[in-house]
Amino acid sequence: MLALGKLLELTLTDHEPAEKTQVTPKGARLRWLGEGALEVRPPEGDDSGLDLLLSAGIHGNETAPIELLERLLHGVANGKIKPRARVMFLFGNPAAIRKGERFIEQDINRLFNGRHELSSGFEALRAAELEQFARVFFSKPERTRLHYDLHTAIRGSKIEQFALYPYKEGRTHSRRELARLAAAGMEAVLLQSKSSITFSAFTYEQLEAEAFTLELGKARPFGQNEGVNLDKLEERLIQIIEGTEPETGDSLDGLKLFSVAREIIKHSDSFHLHLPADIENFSELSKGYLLAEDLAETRWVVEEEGARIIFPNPKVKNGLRAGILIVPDSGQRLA
Ligand SMILES: O=C(O)CCC(=O)N[C@@H](CCC(=O)O)C(=O)O
Ligand SMILES: [Zn+2]
Repeated sequence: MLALGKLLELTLTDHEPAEKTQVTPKGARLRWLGEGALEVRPPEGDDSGLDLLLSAGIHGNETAPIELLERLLHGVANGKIKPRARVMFLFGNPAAIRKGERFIEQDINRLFNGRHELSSGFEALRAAELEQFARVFFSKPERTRLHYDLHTAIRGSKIEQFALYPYKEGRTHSRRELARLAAAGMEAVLLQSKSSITFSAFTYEQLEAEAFTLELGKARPFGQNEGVNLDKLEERLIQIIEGTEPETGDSLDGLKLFSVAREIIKHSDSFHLHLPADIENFSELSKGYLLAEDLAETRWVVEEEGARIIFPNPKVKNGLRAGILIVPDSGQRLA
């Protein structure tokens, strides 16, 4: 296989390839752009007009999506996958991936949309670099822009695979993109209702891409991901890359929709989350339940009908979200 097909190996060993550009026997061009970043260009004349950014390893211990991107890139490099889209493969936090940790100094997925400028250190620099990779990749006019940022979650989940759809004032969530996600095996989508500081929020809000965070199961070390079934997603991504995707139509095919009721923000070291340590994502919480307390007698009490919790994490830094309270959404505002 072409040396550049081994982007993960290059990234894990912190190696810069001697040859920065290579061409597959089928005429696709692979170009190493920097640590953990590689662009695939389809052969001349085969281009479908789609620019697809696939990122994983924004959190270094979320290995199933990294392994998925590795399989896709191997497929391109050995000619089994024939790209008709321009694709960028990005491993988000190489130093954290090498250590098998979520992050080194701070959560990189809270440093986008300008936040890295207010911070310093390793992850802040990398977030700026990731924004620049994405900005350059999505700079070509009149092309379709799509970004999937692939993750796995800290805890188990009542709904195993789901997407988070960022928000931008004046932009409507696309029913067609949701149908595509359902076909890719996603069981639920959380429709965000305010601007955010994650990687997918950056490409959605600033680069006009359709962009999603995909949560694909529980985070495990490399080689221990047999419990995470990515077959449907992998099949769909290959179809998107090859330009052979079947029409999805408008049917959301049993896809559950949720919207954010409230983000639980941890303000101080006195923050206390009243949930069992092993609670699963999408667990229901009844009205009146005292969810969290913080200093100055701040109390988070569930007021919403049908409320559920995702990503509860009392260990986050002060000022960051320690959980999201979500409610079912009717999908009435979809375009
Ligand atoms: O399991 C958890 O608590 C976090 C899993 C994770 O990394 N989720 C992403 C979601 C990003 C988004 O809100 O779009 C994150 O927290 O960064
Ligand atoms: Zn993650």
